[in-house]
Amino acid sequence: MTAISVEHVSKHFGARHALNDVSLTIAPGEMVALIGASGSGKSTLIRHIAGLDQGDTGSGVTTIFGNVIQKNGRLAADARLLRRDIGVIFQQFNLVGRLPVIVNVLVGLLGRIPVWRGTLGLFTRAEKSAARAALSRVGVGEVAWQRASTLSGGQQQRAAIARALVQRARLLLADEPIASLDPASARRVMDTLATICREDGITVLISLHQVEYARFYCPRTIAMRAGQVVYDGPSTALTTDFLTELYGEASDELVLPEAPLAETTPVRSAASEPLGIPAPATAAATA
Ligand SMILES: Nc1ncnc2c1ncn2[C@@H]1O[C@H](COP(=O)(O)OP(=O)(O)OP(=O)(O)O)[C@@H](O)[C@H]1O
Repeated sequence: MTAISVEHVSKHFGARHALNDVSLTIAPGEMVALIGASGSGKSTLIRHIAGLDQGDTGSGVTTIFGNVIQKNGRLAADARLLRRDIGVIFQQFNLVGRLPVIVNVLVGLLGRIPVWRGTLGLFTRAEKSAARAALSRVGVGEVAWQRASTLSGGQQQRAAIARALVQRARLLLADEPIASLDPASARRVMDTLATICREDGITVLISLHQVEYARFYCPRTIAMRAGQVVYDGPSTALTTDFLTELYGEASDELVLPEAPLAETTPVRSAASEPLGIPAPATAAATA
C-alpha cells in the first residue's frame, strides 16, 4: 500500500497550469522533500493531496493509504473522513493566536470526537493529558497555557506538529514550515518532523526552498518546475551543478545564501556542521 499516490493530476488556475500531469507515489514512513522555485506548484500539490483543492475535471486519481481522496477533479464522498489521517502545517497561520496553545492542539481531535463535544470545547481529562504530552514531546510543554500568539515562530510550528500527533495523523503535509524561521529554530522543527517520522512511522511530505535541509533530513526529494515533476530520487543528487541544470538561474532561489550547496555533504552526515546548522539533536544523525 502507498501512503500517497497521485496519478496524472493536472490543475489550472485560469490559463495557468499549476500542476501538469503530475504522478508520484510515496510509501508509508517516508520523509520526502518537495522542492522547486516559487510558483512551481508545490503548495498546489500539497493542497491537492490534502483534499483542500480539487484537480481539473478529467484529471487523474489521488489516493491516501489506498483510499481515493479525489478523482477526475471531484472530492470523494468520504474525503472528510480521510482527512482525519492527514495533518497539514503551513508556513504561517497554523494556530489561532488568541487561544491557549493546548486548545489549539486539542483542535486536532475535532475529526475524531462528537461534533457537540468539539463545539462546546468539552475535552476529557485523558485528551487534555494527551495534548500536554504531545506538547512536551515536541519540546514546548512549558507554553501549553500561553496564548498561541505569544509563541515564537518555531514554537508555533512545533505546537502544530503536536496537534497532528493528537489528531493521530498518519500523514503530515508540511508546506514550507521553516521558511520564516531562523536556522536554529528551523533545525529544531526539522528534527521534530524527522523524529515523529522515525518513531511513529508518520509519513512526511515537506516542501522546502532550502535544499540543504532536504539533503540533510530527507533521503528522497521530488523536484518541481512549472507544475511538473522534473526529478524524483535521492536527495544526495542535489548538487549545485544538478540544480543549475534543472532550474537554470532559478536554482539560486533554492539555496540559502549562507549555506552554499557546494560546501555541503549529503543527507544526515555530521559534515552538516560547516553549514552553521547545529549538531543533530535527535533523528538527523541516526535514521
Ligand atoms: N488560488 C490561486 N489562484 C490563481 N493562481 C494560483 C492560485 N494558487 C496558485 N496559483 C498559481 O499556480 C502556480 C503554482 O503556485 P504554487 O503556490 O503551487 O507554487 P509554489 O511552488 O508553492 O510557490 P511558492 O514557493 O512561492 O509558495 C503559480 O503560478 C501561482 O501563481
